[in-house]
Amino acid sequence: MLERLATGKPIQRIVIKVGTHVITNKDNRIVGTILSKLVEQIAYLYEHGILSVLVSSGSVIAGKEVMSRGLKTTDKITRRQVFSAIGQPRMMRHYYNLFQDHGMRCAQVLATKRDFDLGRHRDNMVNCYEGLLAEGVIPIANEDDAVSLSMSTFTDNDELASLVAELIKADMLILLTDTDGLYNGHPDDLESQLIPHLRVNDPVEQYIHKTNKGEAEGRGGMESKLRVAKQTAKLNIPTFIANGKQDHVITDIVYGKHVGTKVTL
Ligand SMILES: Nc1ncnc2c1ncn2[C@@H]1O[C@H](COP(=O)(O)OP(=O)(O)O)[C@@H](O)[C@H]1O
Ligand SMILES: N[C@@H](CCC(=O)OP(=O)(O)O)C(=O)O
Repeated sequence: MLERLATGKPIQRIVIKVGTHVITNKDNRIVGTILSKLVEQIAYLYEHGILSVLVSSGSVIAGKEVMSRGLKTTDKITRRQVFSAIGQPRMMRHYYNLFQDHGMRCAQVLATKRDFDLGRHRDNMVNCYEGLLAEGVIPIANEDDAVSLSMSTFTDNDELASLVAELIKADMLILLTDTDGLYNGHPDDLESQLIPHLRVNDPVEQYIHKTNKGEAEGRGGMESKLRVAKQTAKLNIPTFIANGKQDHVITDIVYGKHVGTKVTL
């Protein structure tokens, strides 16, 4: 049965964020079958009256994959701009074809932090998302890395996903990563246990281990993921951190099965 909100209202809108590590293998290559499974679940939910917004990372790694001989420039900012500008249409080609296989349409919405400034910028974003959702089109969001000013980027796409969830008044935010959720120790440590549920004031930050990411492997980390999850939950939007490589993970969460770490008020 579909999970209902605390108010008893059925779930109608969700935001799903997919991290770089979810959609790549250990050789940093995009895995088509994973994208396909994610889209299949979004299509299933659509058939059952639930609209999704997908926030997908991956443009930088997708661009790097194409430019396998490397770039002439060593400047970090230029490299990110070039890789993402090349990789973003590749990501969209995957998604466009996959949604089309389900008879669905998707659209690209790239944003910079300024687009969420209160006032006409934010209103314009609301307009765009509401316009797409009203047409039954699945918005696929990402930071516009090619033109984002490096001093004012989102912390990462977890932050973008949270802002979108707030913007469209989502009933739920799902942050998909490459671990099953938040553990009370290092996720590779056999002693560590998954924390199934936490509340915004639970002091769990101590459990987070810093991870070193290579170029193009995404910007986030569990620290920012947890911060974003708590901030979003404070807005009364239940937020889940779960494993995007696990089969049926999105539909399991929406149907109230106990997967991942649920963060609530
Ligand atoms: N306590 C913890 N529980 C779960 N994962 C953790 C923890 N501490 C650090 N991590 C690390 O956080 C990583 C996921 O965050 P991140 O790299 O930002 O993913 P993404 O690219 O999906 O945004 C995992 O690969 C894991 O190694
Ligand atoms: N906007 C970048 C991803 C930035 C980011 O937050 O990455 P991740 O931590 O893997 O979600 C891209 O498309 O490659």
